[in-house]
Amino acid sequence: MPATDAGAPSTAPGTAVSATGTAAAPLLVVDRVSRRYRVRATGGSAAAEARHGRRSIRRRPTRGSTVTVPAVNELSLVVDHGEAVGVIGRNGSGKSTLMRMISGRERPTTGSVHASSTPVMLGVNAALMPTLSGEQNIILGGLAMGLSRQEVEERYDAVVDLSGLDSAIYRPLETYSSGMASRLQFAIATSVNPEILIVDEALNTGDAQFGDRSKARMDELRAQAGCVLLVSHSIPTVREMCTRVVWLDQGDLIMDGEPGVVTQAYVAFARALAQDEPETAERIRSDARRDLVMPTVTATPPPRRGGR
Ligand SMILES: Nc1ncnc2c1ncn2[C@@H]1O[C@H](COP(=O)(O)OP(=O)(O)OP(=O)(O)O)[C@@H](O)[C@H]1O
Repeated sequence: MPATDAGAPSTAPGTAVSATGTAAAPLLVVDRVSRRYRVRATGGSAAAEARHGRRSIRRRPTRGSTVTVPAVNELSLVVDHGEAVGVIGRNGSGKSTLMRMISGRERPTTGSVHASSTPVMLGVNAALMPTLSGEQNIILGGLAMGLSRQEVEERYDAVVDLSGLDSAIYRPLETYSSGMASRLQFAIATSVNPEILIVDEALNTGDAQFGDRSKARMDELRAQAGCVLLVSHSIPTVREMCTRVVWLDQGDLIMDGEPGVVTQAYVAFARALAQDEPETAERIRSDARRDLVMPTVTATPPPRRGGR
């Protein structure tokens, strides 16, 4: 797998990348990736709030004030063939930012992403055309993902079956419920058998019947030697579908391991926060983080041609 500096995932030939704890070449290596945003703010600072002991609404916004938001901090992750990795964490913990960097939609501020092939990201906002029918969106979506017209036609029935939309497939997308639209997106995105598939919340709006079908499709994708990253707030979905779970909080990787173990710790953490027990929550978080072993990524230069 090739190496690159910060930017879209590298998939071109070049330097090989290996990581601790992996047997074969991994499909995806995230190497000490960080993302910071510089954003305009209306002037309030945590320090000022602490000084005054309360929040206040400013009469006039402060001009030209900017703050840095650390969305993801020096995070490393290695994903192997056949893994379905659940990504969990409270709102604003950096899950979507990490997925955008893995898919190449966004550049890391520091660090690099290495992928064996271009990851396909399926999100609730993925581009479908609202005025076109489901049928037309399947054709356009397939062509946009690089399938030939013949391949689109060969896969058409399977996509419609997986979406479960029946005759609604002939109606404009803008008349679909959000659950129907996400089912169609999932069916289109998985029609290309991507080696690395990223699903960001899209499954949560489907009903129970679609949940079963999409789980079966995820299992198929994993069996085809690919891997899946699933971002979700639904702990049952993650437990059901994933072989491994990572927990992010405030941009940090907190835990990476068995779905049962990681989700149990996260649920205990979230419960402590909900019950206004910040010290308990912090203890759970720091205990989990102490046991975390981040992979070390090693770049091996390509063999020299014709060298002595
Ligand atoms: N384009 C952006 N500009 C500025 N800040 C951003 C941007 N995108 C994300 N952030 C900030 O980065 C942090 C992480 O956001 P992110 O969307 O990755 O979290 P998340 O874990 O996916 O949250 P959620 O569960 O609510 O979807 C948040 O503080 C967010 O405000």
